[in-house]
Amino acid sequence: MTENIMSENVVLDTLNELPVLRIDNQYATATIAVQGAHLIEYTPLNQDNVIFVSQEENFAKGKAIRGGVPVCWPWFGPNTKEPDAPAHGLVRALDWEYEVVSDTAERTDIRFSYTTTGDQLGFAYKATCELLISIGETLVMSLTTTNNDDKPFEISQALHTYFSCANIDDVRIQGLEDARFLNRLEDKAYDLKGEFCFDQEVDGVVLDKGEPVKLVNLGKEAVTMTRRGSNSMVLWNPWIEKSKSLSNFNDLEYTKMFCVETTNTSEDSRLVKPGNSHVMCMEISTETA
Ligand SMILES: O=P(O)(O)OC[C@H]1O[C@@H](O)[C@H](O)[C@@H](O)[C@@H]1O
Repeated sequence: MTENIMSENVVLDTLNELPVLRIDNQYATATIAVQGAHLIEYTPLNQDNVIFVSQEENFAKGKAIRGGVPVCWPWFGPNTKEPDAPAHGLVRALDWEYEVVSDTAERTDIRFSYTTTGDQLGFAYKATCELLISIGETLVMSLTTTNNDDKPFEISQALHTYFSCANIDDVRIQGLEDARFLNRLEDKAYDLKGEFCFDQEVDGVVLDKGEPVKLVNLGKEAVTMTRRGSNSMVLWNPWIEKSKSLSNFNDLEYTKMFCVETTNTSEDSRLVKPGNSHVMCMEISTETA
C-alpha cells in the first residue's frame, strides 16, 4: 500500500476503472478522478458531502462522469463550428497530468494540466489548460488557459458543478436578483427577480457582474459560491422528462441535485491572445452550523 501514498494527506486509489486521488486533511476530505481532473466529492470537516454524483455512475474509462465537477473546456455545450465534436469540450474523459504542489495539515493543492496538440476536432490551437484544485476549509478550483499558439482563439468553458440537496423543491439561490437570464428552453431573455427556485426543467445562462451567490435550504449547510474571471453561470436541472433520457442517471435523482456552473459562455466567452492566459476561478465555502 505504501506506493499509493502521494504525500501526507493524498493517496492514489481506484474507483471501478478510474484512478482517483483521495485527500484527507484537517479540514476536509475530497476525491478527484484523474480522468477529466474531475472532482467527485468534497466534504468539509463534520459536514455532509457538498457535491452530487449519481448512484448510477459506474466510473468507466473514457466515459463522462454524471455528477461532480466536470471540466468543460475549451468549449461549453455543443461546438457551434464543428457539429461532430463532442459536447462540453475535449477534456471531460481524458487523463490529465497531475502533481501535488503543496500539502499541509490545513490545505492540499493539486495541479492538473492538459496540453492540446493543435489539430484536435473542434480546437485547432496549441494551448495548455491548468486546473488547480485546493482542498481545505473551502474548495478552490482555478482554471487557467494559456495560448501557446501564434493565433488568438476564443474559449467558452465551465466548472459544471453538481450540488447535492435533500429536496430540490426547497432549494433557493440568493444573489441573482436583476441578473439577465438567457432561458435556453424558451429561447427568451429576461431579468431574474427575487430568489431563484427550481420548479420545472431549467437550462439557461445567467449574465451577471460576478457577485457571490448563496445556495440555501439544501437540507444541510448553506453554500456560498464566489467567482473570479467569470461573469456568467449556467443553471441546470433536467427535471422529470429529461432525467429519463440522461446517461448514468436515475429517473428520480433530479430531486437530489442541481447545477450552478461557473462559466465563461455566451457573450462572456473569452478571447485569449498568443502568449496570454485567462484565469477563471470558483471558491465554495459552507456555513458551519
Ligand atoms: O449530459 P451532459 O452532456 O453532461 O450535459 C448535461 C447538461 O449540462 C448543462 O450544462 C447544459 O446546459 C445542458 O444543456 C446539458 O443537458
